[in-house]
Amino acid sequence: MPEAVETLDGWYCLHDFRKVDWAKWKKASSEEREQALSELNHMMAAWEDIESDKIGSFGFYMIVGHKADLMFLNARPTMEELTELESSLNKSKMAEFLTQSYSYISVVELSTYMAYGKDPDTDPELQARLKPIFPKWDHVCFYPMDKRRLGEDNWYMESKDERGKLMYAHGQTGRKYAGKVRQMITGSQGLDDWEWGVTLFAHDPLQFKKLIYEMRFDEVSARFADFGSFYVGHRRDREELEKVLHV
Ligand code: VOV
Repeated sequence: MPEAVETLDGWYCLHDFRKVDWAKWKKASSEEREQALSELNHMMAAWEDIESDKIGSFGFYMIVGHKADLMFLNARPTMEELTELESSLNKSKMAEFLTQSYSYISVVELSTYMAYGKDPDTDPELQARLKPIFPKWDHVCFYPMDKRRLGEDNWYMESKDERGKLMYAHGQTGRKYAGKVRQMITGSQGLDDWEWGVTLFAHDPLQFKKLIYEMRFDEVSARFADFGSFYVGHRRDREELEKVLHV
């Protein structure tokens, strides 16, 4: 009988996508804009401090296309911390000019199809993967996905051994992109509308396309994967905040 694979779970993650109401932002007085920017800057500085203390991670991105303008990416040991920080952002001056066009809640996950043979509570490499400091690479790609349950193509009816083999092949494809694309897989069964979140970081956005296209041919993606909307964007430093929002 198929059985669930044990997962190692790390920090909770909030992908928070916002659209800017540019018309309203342009109409705001320069005092209002300064207040909004200064508050947001302080909030982001506090999130950076949390990352420096290694009790969370933070990334700020400009998103391309109609789905969002900005993404605030935060990871924390507890979900409550994410609820709190989202609430602080919603109560800030800047929120008067933002709408939340999408969000995703999930938890950093490593499956144990490949035995790690190490103690996840103490091994530094596993700890670094479960409590990731987001790479400071220039580009980001996020999308949610499910494993399919359709007739013969039902992931959840496959044996653990078979799923392990397919995941191994998946990992082999992924490994070819070492140094070009870094992945962060977050599990969201019971937390959000899809089963996993896929967050990719790259130096060159073309590598997102190359990796994802190549993976489409892996059996695990070809037979068993369904995908949600894709969000692509570019990392920006906090120091660039004013430039990002300059009108
Ligand atoms: C840089 C690329 C890359 C690499 C090296 C990589 C490797 C690996 C390994 C070794 C493992 C298994 C152990 C673990 O770590 O969990 C995984 C796990 C997983 N992956 Fe992956 N993946 C990549 C990249 C990568 C992509 C681009 C996608 C999206 C699929 C696509 O077609 O768009 C993906 C999905 C997943 C998922 C949903 C899981 C969990 C599945 C489950 O049922 O539990 N992944 N992945």
